[in-house]
Amino acid sequence: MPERPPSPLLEFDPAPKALIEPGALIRQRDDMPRACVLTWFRDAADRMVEATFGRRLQQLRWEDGPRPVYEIVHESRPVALVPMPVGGAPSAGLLEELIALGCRSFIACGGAGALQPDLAPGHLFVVTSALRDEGTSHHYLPPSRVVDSDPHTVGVLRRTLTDLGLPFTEGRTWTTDAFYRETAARIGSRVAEGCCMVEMEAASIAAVAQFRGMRLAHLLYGGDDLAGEVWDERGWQDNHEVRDRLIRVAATAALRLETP
Ligand SMILES: O=P(O)(O)O[C@H]1O[C@H](CO)[C@@H](O)[C@H]1O
Ligand SMILES: O=c1cc[nH]c(=O)[nH]1
Repeated sequence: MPERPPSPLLEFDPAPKALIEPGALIRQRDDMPRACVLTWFRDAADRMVEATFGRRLQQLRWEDGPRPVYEIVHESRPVALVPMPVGGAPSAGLLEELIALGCRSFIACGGAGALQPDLAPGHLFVVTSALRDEGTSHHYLPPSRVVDSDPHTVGVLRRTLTDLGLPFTEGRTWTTDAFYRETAARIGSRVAEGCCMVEMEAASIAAVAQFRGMRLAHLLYGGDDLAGEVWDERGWQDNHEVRDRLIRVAATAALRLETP
C-alpha cells in the first residue's frame, strides 16, 4: 500500500471525467448569455434585477432551496447574473452548472476582510492570485499554495476599471473555509505570504475555471477590518452603493470579454 499524504486534500486525481458530469445533468441553453456575473450580494442582485426589469432564465434545484439564474440587460446586451452561495464548495458546484448551461466568461464580485490598514471600506481590489486555504480547489488542481488568476481576464477587468475612472489595487487574497478561525497568528502568516484580503470563494472558483478552460476574474471590495488588534466590522454589509456599483462594473467587464 503506497504511503498516504498527511491530508487527503493532497491526493490530487487528474482524471478529466467524473461519474457525475454537470453536462450530463444540465442541458446547455441556446439563449444562455455567455457573459456572466457571479455575486455574493443577494441584496444587490435583487436590486439590479428589479431596476433593469431582468428575468429569471432558470431555477436550479438544490437541496437547500432553488437557485435562480437571472438575465439582465446591461449596455443593451444580455448578461447572466447569479446570486452565489457563501463558501468555496457550493460556489464551485454552481459555477460548474453555469458552465454546463452555456456561460463562458465570468466576472465574480464580492466583499472581503481587509488584512492591510490602507484597504478602506469600499476600496476596490482585483484578485491576481488566491491562497488555497480551502478544500475545493484541491479537487481541481494539483497541490500548490496559490492559484493565479487568468491574466487575460484580469487585464480586461483592470482596463474596465481604469476606463471607468475607478481607483483599485490588486494582489493576493486568502481564501479560507473557516470564517470563525481567522486567528491572529494565522492572519500574520497569511499577510507574510502576501495576502491583502480574506474571503471564502476565490481560490475555489479560480480552480474550477482553470480546470474547465473558462475565463474568470474576481473583483472584491474592502469590507471588515482585520488589520488591527481587534476586528472592526465597519458596517461592510450595508455598503449598498459599492455593492451595486460592483455588479455594474462586473457586467461591463464580462461583456468586454465577449467582444471580439
Ligand atoms: O461579501 P461576500 O462576497 O459574501 O464575501 C465574504 O463574506 C462571506 C462570509 O460572510 C463569504 O462569502 C466571503 O467570501
Ligand atoms: O471570509 C471573510 C469575509 C469577510 N471577512 C472575513 O473576515 N472573512
